[in-house]
Amino acid sequence: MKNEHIPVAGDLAKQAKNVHQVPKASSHSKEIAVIKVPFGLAGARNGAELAPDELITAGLKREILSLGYRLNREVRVDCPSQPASVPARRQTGKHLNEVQQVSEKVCHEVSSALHEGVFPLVLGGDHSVGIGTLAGLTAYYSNLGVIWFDAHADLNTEEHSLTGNMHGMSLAAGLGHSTFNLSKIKGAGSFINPSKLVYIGLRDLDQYEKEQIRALGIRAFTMHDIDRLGMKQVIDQAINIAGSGTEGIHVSFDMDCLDPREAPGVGTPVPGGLSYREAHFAMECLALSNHVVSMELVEVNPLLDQNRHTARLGVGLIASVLGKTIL
Ligand SMILES: NC(=[NH2+])NCCC[C@H](N)C(=O)O
Ligand SMILES: [Mn+2]
Ligand SMILES: [Mn+2]
Repeated sequence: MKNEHIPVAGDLAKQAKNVHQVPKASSHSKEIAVIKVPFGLAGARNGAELAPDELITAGLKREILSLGYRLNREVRVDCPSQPASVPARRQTGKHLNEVQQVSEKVCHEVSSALHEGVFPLVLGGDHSVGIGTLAGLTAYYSNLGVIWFDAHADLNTEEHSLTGNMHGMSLAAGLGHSTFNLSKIKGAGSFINPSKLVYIGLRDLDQYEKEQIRALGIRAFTMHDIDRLGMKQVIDQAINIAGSGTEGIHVSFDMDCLDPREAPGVGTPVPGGLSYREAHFAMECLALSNHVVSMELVEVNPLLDQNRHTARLGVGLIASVLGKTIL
């Protein structure tokens, strides 16, 4: 069974602190591959390409090591910073060729890490980086759960997008609903299952995306649901949906799920988002679930940040997923 070799976030930290026995504990040491993807051409504005270095400067490696993980490797995916040509028509997705190139490299890095029993931690970049991450994950897992933290649904297709920005199309690619999708990426596996996908934090959807969420029956916890149910109910249900009957949960974390007062350094801020504690609590519950098999953190924009606040918050949230506790 693949599962026996899957590194699960939180395990090592918990073992070290002897908190409780871990159900899926593997005999392998807990190793992390930090996969930096400095790509920002598919976002709404420049700057996301600076985020991987900013997260490192904000203390990411120190946090990882102090939780008792080993940094197996730190890879920097070579990304185009200037478009090779004038952006294509909106209808084809701007910088499609660049997104495809980057996706193939990210796919390779993520699936190599998984095959070696190493936990992939992907640092974007804008959220189009998530296409390559999903490609690499599906190369290894055939039955994956996904929790997508985001103000946005990222379900647009080349035809339906109002902006042509491909960071708003990552999940359409992952589900196979856009022309550019996982099947176009060398090494990718099959599409993700919409019934094992859960959104948390939605509050800015295009009309087409609303229709898609309903048509596909995707479980979406909007900000309204978080207000009504509280984060505990929401994250418990999300873990249940994405985690039961799957080989594990991939956490895709778009920093704009947070309220812009907490995370000002993002390219597409939307008021009314998650609070600091709601986000941390969700990450802590994910760590306790022992189901998380990979994580990506995207859309930090250092050019728009204030005193590295958003980057530091991102590092803290990664630490929480990896098992950092208050006490
Ligand atoms: N990953 C993101 N921040 N996506 C924002 C997408 C915004 C808008 N729905 C669009 O398609 O352009
Ligand atoms: Mn997003
Ligand atoms: Mn977003």
